[in-house]
Amino acid sequence: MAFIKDTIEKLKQTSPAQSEFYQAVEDVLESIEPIIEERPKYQKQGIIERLVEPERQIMFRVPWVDDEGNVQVNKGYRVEFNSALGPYKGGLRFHPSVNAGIIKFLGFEQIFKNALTGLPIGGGKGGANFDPKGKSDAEIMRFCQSFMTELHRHIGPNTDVPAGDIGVGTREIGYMFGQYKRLVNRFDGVLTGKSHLWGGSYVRKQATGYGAVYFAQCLLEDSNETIEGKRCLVSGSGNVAIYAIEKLYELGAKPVTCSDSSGTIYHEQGIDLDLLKRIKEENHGRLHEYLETHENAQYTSREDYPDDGHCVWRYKGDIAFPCATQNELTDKDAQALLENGCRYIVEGANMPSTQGAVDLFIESGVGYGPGKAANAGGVATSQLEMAQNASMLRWSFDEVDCKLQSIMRNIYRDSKRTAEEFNHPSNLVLGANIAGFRKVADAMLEQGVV
Ligand SMILES: NC(=O)C1=CN([C@@H]2O[C@H](COP(=O)(O)OP(=O)(O)OC[C@H]3O[C@@H](n4cnc5c(N)ncnc54)[C@H](OP(=O)(O)O)[C@@H]3O)[C@@H](O)[C@H]2O)C=CC1
Ligand SMILES: O=C(O)CCC(=O)C(=O)O
Repeated sequence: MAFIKDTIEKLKQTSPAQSEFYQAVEDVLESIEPIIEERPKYQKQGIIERLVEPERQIMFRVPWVDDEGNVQVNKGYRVEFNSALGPYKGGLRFHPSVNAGIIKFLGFEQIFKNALTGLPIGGGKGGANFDPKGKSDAEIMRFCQSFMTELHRHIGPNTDVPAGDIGVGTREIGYMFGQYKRLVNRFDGVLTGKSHLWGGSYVRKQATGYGAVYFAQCLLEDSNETIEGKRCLVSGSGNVAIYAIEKLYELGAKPVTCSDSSGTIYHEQGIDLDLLKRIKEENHGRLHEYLETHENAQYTSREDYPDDGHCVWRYKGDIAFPCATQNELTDKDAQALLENGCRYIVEGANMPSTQGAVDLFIESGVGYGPGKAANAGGVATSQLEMAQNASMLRWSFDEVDCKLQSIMRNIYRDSKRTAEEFNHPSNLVLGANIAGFRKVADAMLEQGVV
């Protein structure tokens, strides 16, 4: 469609050097063509042009002092992308690769993901090019305090509610919340992913990983299969990967891989989850330490793996769960997975597959759950945390888990039904994109040109 092509070209000129952002936009715009043709009002009212432009972008300096007394400076970001459905909602990423384009891609994805949950939340994302690796606890605290010293002016429980993402977990949320409270003198639900000792929701920590596995359950059920007994390939070893592995074990599957940015573990007996939690969650360590306990596991370091892409995807497995980062699963990896008989790919990470890999999955007819649908359990449970904070109530673990399961089932059904409605019954990329887009676009129409 010429109009879509023109919009993307214009975006490349007005927002130069933001390749991940263009990739995310192309993915959505190309799959919503059928509904744009069906409802010319979207085009007439400038919905697409407005959607690809964030409502507000905040960039700021984050100065902090390291343990040697040196002043360090990082770049901080918050992109408030779209508030048609509710307050801006989305995580904060602390990683050296963070830049405006990466935050915009994540914020753009978040709009449609949040819409798919069916809950009243808009889309936003933020972060900093800060590298938490190798930093002391005191350095992390000073950085988080400085970051919040600027961010607090822009957020609020009914305005914009950040949470965690790569490099931001319960510890960082705690330091940021402490600083927020000190600055505004209020205890409110301005952040999610809080410790459940002081306002956090049960299941938020587990929610993205568990949610991805619940989504996989729905996908397999449609082919009269179950998770039980399946060999699973998982990448990453952070929050999402750990709790995907935990739920896979609970459902009788066997996860045999995990990874970090330095290398990959393959363990034929199944990943030792307690050990993984100890290394990564408790000690913030490196994955090669796994071998100190399990000499019979295989470790392939990033340097010893000559190919582009990710070593995890070269093993044999029934279901693949990319749970590390964007574009970690390349065209070649996708080819290798298909040749090795992998039948399902369910994305725990945001945009982990390259566009070529996604095309291959769709053409081949394997079951493919795109990230914006499959990993929406995290943000959905964040909204459940907001609801508990607003009502000053606290729900039990089982209550929240039950709601999470039902939300994931609804996301799957909505994506599947929409794919069928537009005559591509097994294309959940198209189904999820149109289902999410329709909710946001209709709300924007009703709210006028703003
Ligand atoms: N946390 C959440 O609730 C949600 C997260 N997501 C997405 O899930 C993914 C993982 O997030 P999360 O688990 O929270 O983050 P964590 O920081 O807890 O873990 C990230 C994991 O990915 C690895 N990783 C990061 N960057 C790279 C890279 N460039 N190459 C290889 N491995 C890498 C990290 O390795 P290392 O330790 O070496 O850095 C680590 O194992 C991200 O795409 C995130 O956006 C999506 C929805 C919600
Ligand atoms: O919990 C949240 O608000 C956001 C989670 C997140 O960053 C994501 O869904 O990518």
